[in-house]
Amino acid sequence: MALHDHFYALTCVTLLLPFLLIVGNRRRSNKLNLPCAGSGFRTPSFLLPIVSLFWGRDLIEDIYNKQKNIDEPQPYVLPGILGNEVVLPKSWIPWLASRPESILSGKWSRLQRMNFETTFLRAEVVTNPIQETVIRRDLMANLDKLAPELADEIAVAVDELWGCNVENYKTVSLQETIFRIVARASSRVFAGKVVCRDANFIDNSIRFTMAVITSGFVMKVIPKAIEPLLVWILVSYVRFHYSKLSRVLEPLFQSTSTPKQPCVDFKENGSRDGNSEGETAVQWLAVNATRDPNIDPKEQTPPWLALRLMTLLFAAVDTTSLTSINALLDVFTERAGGSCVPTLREEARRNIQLFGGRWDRARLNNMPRHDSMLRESMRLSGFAIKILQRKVMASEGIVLPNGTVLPQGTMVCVSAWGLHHDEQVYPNPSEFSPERFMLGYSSSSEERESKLRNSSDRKGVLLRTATEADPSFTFWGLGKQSCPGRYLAVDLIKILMEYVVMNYDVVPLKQRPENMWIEYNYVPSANAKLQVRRRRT
Ligand code: HEM
Repeated sequence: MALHDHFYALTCVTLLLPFLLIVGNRRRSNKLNLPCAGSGFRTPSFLLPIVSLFWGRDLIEDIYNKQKNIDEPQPYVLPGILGNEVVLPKSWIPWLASRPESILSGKWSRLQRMNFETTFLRAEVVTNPIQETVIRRDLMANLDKLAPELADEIAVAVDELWGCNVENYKTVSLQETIFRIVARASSRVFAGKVVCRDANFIDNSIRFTMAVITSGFVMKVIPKAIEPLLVWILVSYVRFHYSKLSRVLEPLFQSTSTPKQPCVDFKENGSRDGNSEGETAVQWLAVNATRDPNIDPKEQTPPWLALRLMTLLFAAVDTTSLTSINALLDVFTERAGGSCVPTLREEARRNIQLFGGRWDRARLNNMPRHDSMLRESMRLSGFAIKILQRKVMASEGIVLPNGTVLPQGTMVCVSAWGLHHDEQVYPNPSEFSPERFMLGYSSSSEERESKLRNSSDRKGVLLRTATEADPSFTFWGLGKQSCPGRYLAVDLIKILMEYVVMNYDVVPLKQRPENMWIEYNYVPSANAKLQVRRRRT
């Protein structure tokens, strides 16, 4: 099934939704004594979740504007097809981000919204995500060693998918190619070179990701009466895709029969597939599973380790692909202020002079224009409209800063869309200003250029890197529960962008294809294409 087919499937489900929701009549009433978005919409409240599917932007903007325009901002209920959420005002972001997971949990909010316990085949993999230690500890410690691997894989994958013809332009679908390029680069660092060069594995990993997302979504909206049958069908579909992946992943982990011992054995320099490029998440996961003496022995077996590895790929591919597509569309659309491609190219050229083919932290830190451009694209075109989504875990509920009490189980969030498009926070918020996050953004371009030329520490000319999270930029969440994978994602996208500007001519788009609103998600059009031609060296 082509990648697009999943979107058609999703569209069909979407068209059926009004029927399913009404028939299902699930408990969606606003039991909280709080004002609700869309109160002025003249739509019966039980239909608001359906309204959110098509007019999500109006509903979330309605709340943000109301919160902005009153002295004592208050929470509002936002109706949605996956359930209602309480949207907190932007001034409460630091408070929200500093609540511990035991009180307000991002993980349980995700599980409730996406049904991962069912769709990820083994609930413990998501309810007890021990693999996240691997991201926070091993991935972070090895980021610099991974950069050359990312660069190598991106170069090979882009050449293959975009071609090397220097004569004629080729039209490439961003969805078809960028998902594959990102899946390959991510698989390279998670599972090694042999796995990432397996085209079937890459296709299946993308299908698996889509199947998990689509199934979780469908399960949320189906009426109780047909749930058992439909869940069985959907899980079988996910299992079908996963069975192909597990045949590749499980042999990477070699088990022994002795419990409580390291069950995984590797060749000196890599996993059993012959990967000699260095460590991957295969090794990290296996060692991680031997650290806790009380760990369940099944956690050291290939089926469990392989599924845990798959959750890493799952977290990485969809998010990083959508963000890369947005960045490419933002960069390669004609703008009144002129294109940022020449300046990105100039920065890349300087780095090639300085570092040659070497990719390390010094080089990645020396890309202020790429950082600023990417942060700006994430601000303007980021796909997550609601952010800092949390579930109230405390049995006594939680008292909000204005004294309102929310009972256990309530879902809360803030509006990333409102915040990132607020003219009081970002002047000219609907403009793509690739240098917005550079020092002296408001000063003249000559002044800025001279600062750039004279600065020995190029990071010093950047106000904020692409990975930095703060209360006015919540793309990665904020606080202890913020995204731990963002450092890898940003490295990957910067390397990809540099490779594209240095090696391809791209015909600028007269108009950027509009992103689509699907409830509270803002995703790049599945039909977005670019015309590319290999540059002569
Ligand atoms: C552009 C790409 C990415 C985006 C936009 C993104 C975004 C996010 C967001 C918004 C959160 C929730 C934060 C919160 O609620 O405060 C999150 C959590 C998470 N992300 Fe990412 N992410 C990306 C890439 C990655 C990658 C590459 C990995 C893995 C290597 C990863 C692993 C995770 C994990 C494990 C969590 C859960 C953290 C926790 O619950 O404590 N992400 N991500």
